[in-house]
Amino acid sequence: MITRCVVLRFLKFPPNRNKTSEEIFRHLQSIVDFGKNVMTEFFGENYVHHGEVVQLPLDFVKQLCLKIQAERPESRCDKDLDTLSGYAMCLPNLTRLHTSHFAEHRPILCVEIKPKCGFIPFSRHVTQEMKHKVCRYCMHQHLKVATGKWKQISKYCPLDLFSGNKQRMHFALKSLLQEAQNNLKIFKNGELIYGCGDQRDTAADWNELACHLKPFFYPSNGLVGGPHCTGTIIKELIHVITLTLLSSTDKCRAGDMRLVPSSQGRSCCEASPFSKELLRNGKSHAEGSGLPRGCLLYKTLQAQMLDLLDIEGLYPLYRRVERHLQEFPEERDLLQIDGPYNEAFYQKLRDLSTEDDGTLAYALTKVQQYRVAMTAKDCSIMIALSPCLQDECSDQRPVIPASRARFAFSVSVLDLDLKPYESIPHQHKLDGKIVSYYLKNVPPKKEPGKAGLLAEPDDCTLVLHKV
Ligand SMILES: O=P(O)(O)O[C@@H]1[C@@H](OP(=O)(O)O)[C@H](OP(=O)(O)O)[C@H](O)[C@H](OP(=O)(O)O)[C@H]1OP(=O)(O)O
Ligand SMILES: Nc1ncnc2c1ncn2[C@@H]1O[C@H](COP(=O)(O)OP(=O)(O)OP(=O)(O)O)[C@@H](O)[C@H]1O
Repeated sequence: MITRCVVLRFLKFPPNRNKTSEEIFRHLQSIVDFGKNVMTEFFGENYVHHGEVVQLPLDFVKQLCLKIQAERPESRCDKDLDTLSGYAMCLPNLTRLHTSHFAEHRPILCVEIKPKCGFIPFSRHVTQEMKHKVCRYCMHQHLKVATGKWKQISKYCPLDLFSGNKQRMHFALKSLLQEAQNNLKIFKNGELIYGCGDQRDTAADWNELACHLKPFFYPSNGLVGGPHCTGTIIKELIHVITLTLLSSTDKCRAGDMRLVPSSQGRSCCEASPFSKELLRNGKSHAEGSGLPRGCLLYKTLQAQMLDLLDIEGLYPLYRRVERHLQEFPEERDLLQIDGPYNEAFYQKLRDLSTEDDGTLAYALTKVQQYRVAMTAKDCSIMIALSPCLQDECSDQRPVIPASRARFAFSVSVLDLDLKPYESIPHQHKLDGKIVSYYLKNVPPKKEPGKAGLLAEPDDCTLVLHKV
């Protein structure tokens, strides 16, 4: 008997939001269509798993929901799972290596990263200079800590991860391992072993994590325990994740549609501690940077950059569409606001002009591109790694080498549901909040080379003044 390891995804709604089974089915089908007809074009077939809608026996759904209810994080329980329609999305379990047929019984390590927005807005509509210097993630960290979502500011900066520069990527990944928040999870054989947003002691976590990882990276032992061993194993993990993130395993139509020249916008965020760290260690940016075109990070960044105008430039266009819909509500379907997400929908997304001719069509295209960009800014990347024996490694299968092991791997993208049209006013408000909180509460950084470097607390330079 062949058993398939799959993931079932149910819709969730605020309590008492009654939807008919037909509505649930159509909603799920539109998520599948969007993945299949739109996101696959941007990311490529190998990276996207759009899944399919399945109908399940209601008894099974009820029992399943009872079983998992206790496992659901409290913060997610403001919404109820739909248990009445019997419809769900069926997806491959991406914490398992799906490309391998012979390694089914091997242990599998899976790293999930939610990288967030990897570029600084280049739009001329941006009104706050700070938005051209500090990325949204780094600014948002301060608001999140102030509102109690997280306890401390992360050193992770998405621009480091998306830089394609191995040193910067290592720094970004190490920062994620130090402060995972909701940006990093690690699974072993499908079970979460690291990261889920709790606030445990990171040093203890790293030792525990290293114990889990040791058999993967040092299969024939040879490493004694202790903090040195932990550090070595974590370094190996970071090295392997970097290589998988830079690997190219797909081609896609939109890959040829280079959106924005990489020279546009800054490639470094002023809030990233990376440059500071490097200077402190006496190192410089020696290694080349830039992402290979076929890798998933590159494709993610290109889709994110469909946000050509920034929310500040986009919001007036949203208002234009909104005014039209208020006058002609019956045109919502015609304008494909909620789908169908078909070839025609995708083709319209390819128009990258930023010259506003005052038309509804222009506004609508920019709104839809923005929604796709927001989706790409909130998606996650899953990397599955499976140890691979010497004789199993063939030329057709990509393999990542570590010091004492080799890994077969797969890279996928998940959570590609199109962000709702209705969330745009919220985005606009949140953007204002993030920037104004940052401007009010974070003192401006001193420029390096001026007072900045000598003003470090551990600096002991004695400055003599003429008398
Ligand atoms: O706005 P952001 O950047 O805070 O992103 C939200 C995420 O917060 P994060 O910053 O990643 O901690 C947020 O993540 P959490 O649920 O807080 O883990 C959601 O992904 C949210 O999407 P949706 O509204 O549930 O579809 C995300 O909202 P969207 O902005 O993508 O709609
Ligand atoms: N196909 C999959 N294979 C393995 N794990 C998955 C898969 N899809 C989702 N997950 C896991 O479930 C988590 C939640 O998935 P996702 O964000 O898609 O759900 P959601 O319905 O949007 O819920 P939420 O609103 O809580 O984010 C992911 O972060 C990932 O850890």
